[in-house]
Amino acid sequence: MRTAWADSVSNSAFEIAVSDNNSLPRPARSTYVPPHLRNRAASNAPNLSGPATERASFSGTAGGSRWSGGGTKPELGRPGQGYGYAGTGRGGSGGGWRSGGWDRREREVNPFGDDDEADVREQAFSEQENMGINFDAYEYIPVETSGENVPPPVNTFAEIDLGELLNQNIRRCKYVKPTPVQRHAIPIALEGRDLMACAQTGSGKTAAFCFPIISGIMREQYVQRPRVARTVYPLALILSPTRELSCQIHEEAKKFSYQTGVKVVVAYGGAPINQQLRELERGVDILVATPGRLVDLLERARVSLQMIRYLALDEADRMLDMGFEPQIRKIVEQMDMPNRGVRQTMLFSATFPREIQRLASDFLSNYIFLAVGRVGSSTDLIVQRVEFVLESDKRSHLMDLLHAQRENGVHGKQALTLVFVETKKGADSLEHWLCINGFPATTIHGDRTQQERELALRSFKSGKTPILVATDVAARGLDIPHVAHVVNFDLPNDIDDYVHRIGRTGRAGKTGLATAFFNESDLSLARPLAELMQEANQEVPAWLTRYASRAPYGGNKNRRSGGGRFGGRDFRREGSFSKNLDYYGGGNSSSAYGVPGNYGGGYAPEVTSAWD
Ligand SMILES: Nc1ncnc2c1ncn2[C@@H]1O[C@H](COP(=O)(O)OP(=O)(O)OP(=O)(O)O)[C@@H](O)[C@H]1O
Repeated sequence: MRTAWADSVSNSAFEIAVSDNNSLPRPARSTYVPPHLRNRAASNAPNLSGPATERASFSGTAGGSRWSGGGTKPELGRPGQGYGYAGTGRGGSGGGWRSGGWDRREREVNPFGDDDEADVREQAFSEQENMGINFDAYEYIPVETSGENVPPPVNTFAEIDLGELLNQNIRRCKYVKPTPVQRHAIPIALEGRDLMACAQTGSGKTAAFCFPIISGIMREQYVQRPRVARTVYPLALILSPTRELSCQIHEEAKKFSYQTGVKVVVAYGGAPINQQLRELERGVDILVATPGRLVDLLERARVSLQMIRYLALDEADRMLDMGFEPQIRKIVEQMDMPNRGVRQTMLFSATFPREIQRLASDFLSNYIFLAVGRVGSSTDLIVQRVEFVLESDKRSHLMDLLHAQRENGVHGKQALTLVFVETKKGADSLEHWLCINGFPATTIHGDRTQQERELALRSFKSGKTPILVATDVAARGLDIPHVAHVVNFDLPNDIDDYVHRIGRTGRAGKTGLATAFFNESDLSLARPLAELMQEANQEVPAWLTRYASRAPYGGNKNRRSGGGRFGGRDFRREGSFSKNLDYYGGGNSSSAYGVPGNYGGGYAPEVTSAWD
């Protein structure tokens, strides 16, 4: 059953709940003022009073309501286990919100460009547009959860007590109702549980981890942080593998936290560190960072992780693969970050090979595994085509595609094309060739300066250069509107990389097209590619099926243990068929994967693919 955000809770009910929040008696507090708020007029900071140390107020009774407060286990200090305020959790009557009293709010640039706040406050949920997002596309998405005491999903944002200021920003973003991953992940995260979440590209994972973090920090109300000269103590850390993705998460998180008093700062390599240090010194609640720059800041003792309550790894499988794992271990295990079980850890990706799941479990405590959609698979919203193209014909073939696209105008004026190649040199040379042949193109790869990378991305996004030739640096996470076509000029070695690459189109319910050039150098990808396409209900060319039947199973360097498709199940449950499944429109206790008797490409749940 589809329920709009607006449908389940009437405006008036919601407003009453909000005003109840405001009238809740607040605990008496002393007069601690956080360092970044000192020297400000007292009248500007009505809610600054807080206990000398709020750590104690975090200590709810273990296992109790997250609003229960008054607990007696100060060592827990975990979000989700009581914040020292009375309230009822979901339903909008919880108290303890940071009410936006920080005068920092007044200096914030409005990222939405809607300056009439009253309008946003009064906007009825039902009056919002959904920006053309096709929510029907998500209606029957299969969902698998495992772990102890999994909190139930919600259908609407109104059912979740995120706080009115955050709700206002959600309205401003024109998010009418939560996407499937948000429906499940947000309640889990708000309960303070650790989470390993897999959901398809473009399905709203960023908000799924940002909302609970921002909401949690809003509740925490001026936690006292150590005062050490020039060292800052963020409460949340969000790590991502690329500079551009960190910037994007920062932009998103700034929108979500606008006027909440929660300060988000980004730190990434290739950009001047001094500027980032200055920004950090102005105060930071949520630090979004790439691992290399963070290690630098930690070694300079400019950032301490001692107060981290929330750790989120976006593109978590990439963060834990062989390239990044040592740095992540250093950050999480060898610096001053609170241990797992004390901090809350959330891992998100569209792909999660089981070998990486196993590694990731080192960072998690009693976690919930959530898989929304066929994990590691692509969304059906992307039409996938594979064409057999000899190496020597690739350029002319690309040219044909681009000409046809231009002539047909199929994707409209603003359509952008993202072309993936394997090497940096290959990217430069293809870009040059496209430009001299009348196709405005730019390129992004690791040999370009950060300034050049950012310029290229801006120029692509604006449509000035509607073709971007990229290496895998642009494969993950980037949310660029109007990418109508992704071309895998060179296929990657790893099927998961293919999934992320094509996921740059067909986002947030919109459709997209992905074309891959395949030849005999891609044989190891034949089976996983054919299987993936079949799972996503795509037409698999007969020649690819023939290659697939001859080829050994390859295409994923991380799937060392072989076996199940795409690491798409909780590795803790391997060999077990007992599942806790549901699907949209079907209630909470379905026994099948969305379409009864079907697992994606037509396999009954207990029947494994011929290629397993
Ligand atoms: N509830 C919602 N309603 C409408 N749009 C949404 C909602 N949640 C997220 N979006 C939009 O969907 C798009 C994709 O979201 P996001 O970038 O978080 O996807 P993702 O799952 O992280 O993708 P990837 O796996 O590629 O990183 C964004 O433009 C975002 O603003």
